[in-house]
Amino acid sequence: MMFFGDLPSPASIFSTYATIAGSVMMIKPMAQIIPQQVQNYIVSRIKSLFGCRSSTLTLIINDMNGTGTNGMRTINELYSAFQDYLSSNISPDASKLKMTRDPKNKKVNLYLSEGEVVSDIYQGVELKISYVAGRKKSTDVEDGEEDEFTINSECLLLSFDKKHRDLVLNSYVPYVESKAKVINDERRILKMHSYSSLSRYWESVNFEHPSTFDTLAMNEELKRSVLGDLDRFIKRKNFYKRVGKAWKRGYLLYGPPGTGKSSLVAAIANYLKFDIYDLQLASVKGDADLRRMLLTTRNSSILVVEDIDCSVDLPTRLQPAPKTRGAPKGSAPLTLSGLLNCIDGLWSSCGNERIIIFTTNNKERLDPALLRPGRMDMHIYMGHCGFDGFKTLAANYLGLSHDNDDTHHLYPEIKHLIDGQVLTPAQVAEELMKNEDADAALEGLVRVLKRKRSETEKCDDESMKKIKKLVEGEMRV
Ligand SMILES: Nc1ncnc2c1ncn2[C@@H]1O[C@H](COP(=O)(O)OP(=O)(O)OP(=O)(O)O)[C@@H](O)[C@H]1O
Ligand SMILES: [Mg+2]
Repeated sequence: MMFFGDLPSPASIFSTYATIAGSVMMIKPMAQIIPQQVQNYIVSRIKSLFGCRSSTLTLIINDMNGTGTNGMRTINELYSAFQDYLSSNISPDASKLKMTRDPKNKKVNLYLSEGEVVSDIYQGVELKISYVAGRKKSTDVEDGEEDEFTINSECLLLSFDKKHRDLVLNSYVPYVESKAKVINDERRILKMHSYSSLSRYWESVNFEHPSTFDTLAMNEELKRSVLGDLDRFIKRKNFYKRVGKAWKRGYLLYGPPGTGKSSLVAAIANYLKFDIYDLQLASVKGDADLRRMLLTTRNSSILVVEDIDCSVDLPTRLQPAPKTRGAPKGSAPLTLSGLLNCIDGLWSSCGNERIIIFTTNNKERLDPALLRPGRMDMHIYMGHCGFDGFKTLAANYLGLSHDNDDTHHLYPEIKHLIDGQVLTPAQVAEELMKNEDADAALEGLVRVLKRKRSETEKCDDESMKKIKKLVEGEMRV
């Protein structure tokens, strides 16, 4: 929030003073045709002439924080809070509003737009909030390289009588934030953000993945422990503060393809109502780029790095860093230590309620620096489908009860066959989807399980024979 001691907009001041000077009819059209700089000049002259001191204080709430020489801009959460708060408070007389469709309850949401002013009364104090938008050019200097780009910026002007400054800052602003949180939680639409290196901004789409902990095929005990860990994390804001730890949590999900790692990420997002930031390491141009990306993510969000082992050839601390493709000349390429530093230090110290999730098919290929204790708080193995997982999938796809082990006469046989861990949840789901009739679908699954079993046993037999032959050969030698 910035302080702006004078009256809100030169155009309105111009009209005000012009009214004092005389002809309203003449001046209003003039305000529209006279260039801004001339308006500013005339206003300042008139003001000095009248020796007028405004009793109004205007606070500027920009949509982004800072635009330093390194182009680092972070989201101003206060701006979002005010916009959400105002969306439920817009005057029926408003003539220009921004409109979005809420895909959840199909309602339309209205937001303040250019030229609109909202009046609010808080503890008897009158406040006015207006919206201003603009574009400006900015230069990004990164490792000696200059890069020019355009910034779309928006801000809200909050005006009130100066004497209520303390009340507004200490009571009204927190009140708006808490109201916005309630409004937001009710109509929460999760977003999936992907970074565009062209606009240097996270572009977002609505996130509507149906996966939840109820639909996730997973060992029940493991599921409960993940849920418990998430609940503890959310509840323990004060605990983290007290022990001086950043309020963040890291999960490493590993296991073969099709075992539900991405589905678990979606289930966590849906459970916590957190946005997802999908970090594609291959498109990060260097440590500085990564820092910018992480600094522009919001609180209460999940940063996901999928397939960490193969998304980019991260050099370790000891190896020299190879040049990243597409990196600007002279820029430092992304390193593993850069990634870890960002996660451990900079990013975690300036955000709250952050979750980071790495996924991999090959845990053993990961750099030990990523695996050392304390780096990722929980390592979660997503494996082949067990009987618990099967029951969840059968409930989802065939509507069978999840509660008993003998819901269907084929369950005992499936329990025996599936415990050999031969199919992934994705393969089981595929079988169950082949037929709407539960009997036929389960019979199909039994056939596939038996076939897989005999293939595995045959494989084991052949391997044993080979080992035997080798051992016998060595003994002869
Ligand atoms: N544990 C699971 N519970 C429910 N459905 C699952 C599970 N695992 C896989 N599926 C089904 O299989 C599809 C693919 O699963 P998902 O993408 O989550 O696997 P993954 O482990 O992330 O695979 P990859 O390693 O290839 O990224 C999902 O859309 C879902 O339909
Ligand atoms: Mg995946």
